[in-house]
Amino acid sequence: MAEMGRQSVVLKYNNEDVENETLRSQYCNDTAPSVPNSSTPDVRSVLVTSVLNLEKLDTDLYRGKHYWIPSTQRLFGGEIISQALGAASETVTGQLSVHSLHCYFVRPGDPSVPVLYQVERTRDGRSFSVRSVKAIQHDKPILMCQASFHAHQPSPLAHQYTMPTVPPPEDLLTMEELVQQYASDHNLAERDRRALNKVLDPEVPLEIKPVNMPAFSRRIAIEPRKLLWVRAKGHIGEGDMRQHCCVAAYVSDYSFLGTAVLPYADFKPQFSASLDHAMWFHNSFRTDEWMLYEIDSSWAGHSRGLVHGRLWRQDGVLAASSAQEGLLRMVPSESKL
Ligand SMILES: CC(C)(COP(=O)(O)OP(=O)(O)OC[C@H]1O[C@@H](n2cnc3c(N)ncnc32)[C@H](O)[C@@H]1OP(=O)(O)O)[C@@H](O)C(=O)NCCC(=O)NCCSC(=O)CCC(=O)O
Repeated sequence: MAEMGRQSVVLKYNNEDVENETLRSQYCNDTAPSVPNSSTPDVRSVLVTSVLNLEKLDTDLYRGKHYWIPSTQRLFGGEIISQALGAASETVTGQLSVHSLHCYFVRPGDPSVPVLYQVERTRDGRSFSVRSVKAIQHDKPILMCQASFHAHQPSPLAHQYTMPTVPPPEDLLTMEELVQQYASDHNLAERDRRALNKVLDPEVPLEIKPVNMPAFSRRIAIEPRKLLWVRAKGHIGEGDMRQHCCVAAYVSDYSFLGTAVLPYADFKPQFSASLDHAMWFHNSFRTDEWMLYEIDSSWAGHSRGLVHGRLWRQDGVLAASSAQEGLLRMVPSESKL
C-alpha cells in the first residue's frame, strides 16, 4: 500500500475571553466578504438559473432538470445532492440554516429523465428541523438524503483548523490554461492528449484553479491530497445563503473521490462512483467567489476509498467540511478496459 503524507494542521482554541473575541471576529464573521466575480459579473450562474431552479409539482414534491452530464453518462452526484438540499430547504421556514447533510447514492442517475424529489418533514423542533429527501427516477430511489437545519445560536465555542498557505487564485492558472500549456508539449503521447479532453468539459459550471499542477497523465504516484480554488461560473450574489449551501454541495462532489487514487499510478479506476456523501456547514460564504477546496484521502481498501474535504473562504474562514466514501474498482493502467 502506498505511503500517505500527513498534512500538518494547527488547532486554534479559545480559552480566554480576549482570544475568544479575536477568534470569533476572525473566523466566525457571519458576513461573507463581497468581492465580485470579476470574470462574469453580469451573467447569472446556471447553477441558480437551471440546476437549482426546481419545479414544484405538489406539496413537498419537486422536479429537477440536468445541466452538465459527465462522460460516464450517469448523473453527477453533486447535482443530485444540491437539488435534494434545495428541495429540503424549500420546506423549512424561518431563520434556520442547513448545518449538515448525509446522503447515500443507491442507483445511478439516468440523464434522459428528470429527477423527482420527495421531501418528508421528519421533525420540526424549537432549534432544529430535519428533512428526509428521496430522489426518484423510474419509480425507484437513486439517492436518500437527510438534511438538518439549525436556528442561529451564539456560543462561546469557536475554533477551527488554519487554512493552508497557498498562492492566491490571482497568481494561478485556470484548469483550461494548464491543459493548454500541457498540450503544447510536442512530445505528448497521443493517448495523453486524448485523456486531456476528458479533463476539460466547458459545460462544467465551475471555474477551477489547481494550486498544484494536476497529474494529467497519471504516471507518477503522488500523495492523496488536492488543493484547488473553485467558484461558480457566473454571478449568484449575496442573496440567499441557502442557495450558496446548495452550490457548495454541488462543488463538494467535484474532483473529490479521484483524490483517493492519486497514490496508485499503476492502476486506474475501471469503475468509480460515490457511495455516500456528508457535509457540514460552518460559516456563511459566497460560492461565486474563490474558495479553496482542500481534499485528502485517509484510507483506501476493499475497492473503496474515503475522502475528506474542507472548503475555505479566501479570508481563512472554514466555510464547510465534507466526507465521502466511493467505490473504486481498479484495473492496471495499461488495461484497455
Ligand atoms: C455503487 C453501485 C454500482 C452498487 O453496485 P452493485 O454492485 O451493488 O450493483 P449491481 O447493479 O449489482 O452492479 C452494478 C455493476 O457492477 C458490476 N459488479 C457488481 N459487483 C461486482 C464485482 N464484485 N466486481 C466487478 N463488477 C461488479 C455489475 O456487473 C454491474 O455492471 P454492469 O452495469 O456492467 O452490468 C450502485 O449503488 C450505484 O450505481 N450507485 C450510484 C452511484 C452514483 O451514481 N453516484 C453518483 C455519481 S458518481 C460521482 O458523481 C462522482 C463524481 C466524480 O468523482 O467526479
